[in-house]
Amino acid sequence: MSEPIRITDSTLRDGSHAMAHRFTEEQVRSVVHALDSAGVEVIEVSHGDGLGGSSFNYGFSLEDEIKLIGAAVDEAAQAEIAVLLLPGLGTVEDLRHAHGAGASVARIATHCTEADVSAQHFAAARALGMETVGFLMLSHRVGPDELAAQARIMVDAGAQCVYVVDSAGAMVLGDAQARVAALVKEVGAEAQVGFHGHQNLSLGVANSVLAVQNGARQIDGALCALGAGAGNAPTEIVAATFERMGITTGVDIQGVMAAAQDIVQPFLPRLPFADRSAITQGYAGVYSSFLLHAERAAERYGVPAHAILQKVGEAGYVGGQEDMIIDVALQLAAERDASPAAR
Ligand SMILES: CC[C@H](O)CC(=O)C(=O)O
Ligand SMILES: [Mn+2]
Repeated sequence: MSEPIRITDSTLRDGSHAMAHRFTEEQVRSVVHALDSAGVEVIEVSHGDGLGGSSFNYGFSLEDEIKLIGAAVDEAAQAEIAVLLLPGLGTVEDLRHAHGAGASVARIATHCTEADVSAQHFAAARALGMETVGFLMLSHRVGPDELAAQARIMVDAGAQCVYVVDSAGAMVLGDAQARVAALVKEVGAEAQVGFHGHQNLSLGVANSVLAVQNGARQIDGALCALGAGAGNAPTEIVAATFERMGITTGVDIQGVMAAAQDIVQPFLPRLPFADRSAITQGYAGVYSSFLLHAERAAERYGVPAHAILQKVGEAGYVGGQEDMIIDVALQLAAERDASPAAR
């Protein structure tokens, strides 16, 4: 039997992208109750883009997120409630409010080459007595050694775990393996390493298994895969797969399967699915959270969402550049209108 690993469920944070940030308090309470009863140790609750994400650029939340965090804390008998924070979007003040509402795990997320912007937030989280996790987003964009150097910056700043984050669901097996191994080598003596997978190329679960086999100790999932793009590695499948492999998670498989099917599935606007747009995100390395933005621009300007996402991937846009999706759609519409077939 190998060392136990910890599953963090992100249905109520990454899933917020897929829900267009429309979670209700009742949904939050029922999901937390089910996950907590099934023994999931950490449950992440925030706007999809983290604390302070509710805005014109990213999409407004239906409910105030501090209220939702408080409701989650209220429902959880044993689970810790985690929050995500992207420095620049969320502030130290937001973190204090979340901590005041009972959140105890701070997950600080930066682009994979910008770990240095997280130092102040790790210091604040540690001063509040929160557990700290670093999140290196779009980790496929840099090689293992460069990523490990960024993880080192986060650990030196106070991160107790650093995640390889496959935001685009672009990693194909060895990619995840090599990055996790490099982080374990660099920071493994002082911190844990985690992995956060997306299903755009349907490899989120396989990549999570490889991550654990290469030393990762924390793995993310979401019920019914509810997350950006084609969704996250499904918590219920990750937990069942790990149990079959003799990897202890402390999660009750029947409990998480019931949570997925009976609690989450009934309120889903659509099941996360690897359609042409989501596959393009994995193939072209595009942020999973760009999916709904691209679909809206596609509808508005009459161009295909997958074509927008392909161009966004070629341009290498990162989180925070959601407005460029409109530019790309306008460019495609102009090209279409200028083509001989349109005349
Ligand atoms: C925009 C934040 C993002 O959704 C964080 C995350 O889950 C990822 O990069 O995959
Ligand atoms: Mn994600």
